[in-house]
Amino acid sequence: MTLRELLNIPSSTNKPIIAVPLTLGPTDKFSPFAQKLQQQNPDIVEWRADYIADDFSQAVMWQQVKTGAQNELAQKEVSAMTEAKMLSEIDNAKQEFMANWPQMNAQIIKELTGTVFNSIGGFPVILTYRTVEQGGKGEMSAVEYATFVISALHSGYPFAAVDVEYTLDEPLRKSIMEAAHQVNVPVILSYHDFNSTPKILNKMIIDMSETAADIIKLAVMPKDEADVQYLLDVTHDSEVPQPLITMSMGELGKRTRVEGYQYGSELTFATLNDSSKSAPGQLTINELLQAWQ
Ligand SMILES: O=C1C[C@@](O)(C(=O)O)C[C@@H](O)[C@@H]1O
Repeated sequence: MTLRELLNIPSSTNKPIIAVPLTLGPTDKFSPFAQKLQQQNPDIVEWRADYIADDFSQAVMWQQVKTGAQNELAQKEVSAMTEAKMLSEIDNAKQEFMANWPQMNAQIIKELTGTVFNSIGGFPVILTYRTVEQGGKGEMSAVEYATFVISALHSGYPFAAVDVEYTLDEPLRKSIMEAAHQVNVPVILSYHDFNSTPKILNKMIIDMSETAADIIKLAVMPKDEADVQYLLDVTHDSEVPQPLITMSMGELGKRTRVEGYQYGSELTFATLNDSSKSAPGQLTINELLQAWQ
């Protein structure tokens, strides 16, 4: 099955799927992004939830509740005894907050996911949360991150695919993959190396293909042109049944984003403008289209 078939994105061209990363943070507005999206009309949006989701984590949400209560208290003129009593009530409230957190968290994630789906006007969405160690912005622990992804998958919004990092602890990785398959969402199993191009990529693809992954993605950093060509050749020579998405990152690897499809990479990431890159070396959609002319 081709990636277009799997993601249900038909096309009459032989070009790869164009995915645009959505890297908006908690204080950014969605409408300018949505407008550019309509104008440039890529195939799919990758919601990089790691740019926003940490602002709704348990620690941050509790801090907000606590600061609100403390500010309210500071505005009142109360005796030292009343103040001490109210501070202890805040501490008790923490226990209640913690007990209610799983339901609150699910609700918050549902609303956040809804905001994304409702703001971008019908484009298919890939769900990705990438931690700092995996080269992203997210600072959630592996368990919190898996909880976030599983909850978003169960939120009722129909993701086109979910990205899962290959280096994630196997039990967590498997639980995300199972949750995705329960709701019929294909899994993109990803491997990133932001420093080098390990010369074991063919073995890596085979190992990744022996999991329940539906799609395999490799994003690696080249040190020279030989690394770039190696990535393309490995992509070309792969015989695994899953569709591949591969790229060499950084300046040197740019050509893989343009030519990768000729070697079998079925999707390329490109941005709506220069300032919304989610990885080094991404071209804008305009640059990509020009390069294809
Ligand atoms: O894995 C990838 C590929 C990527 O890292 C790139 O190099 O374009 C960009 C990420 O947003 C995406 O999740």
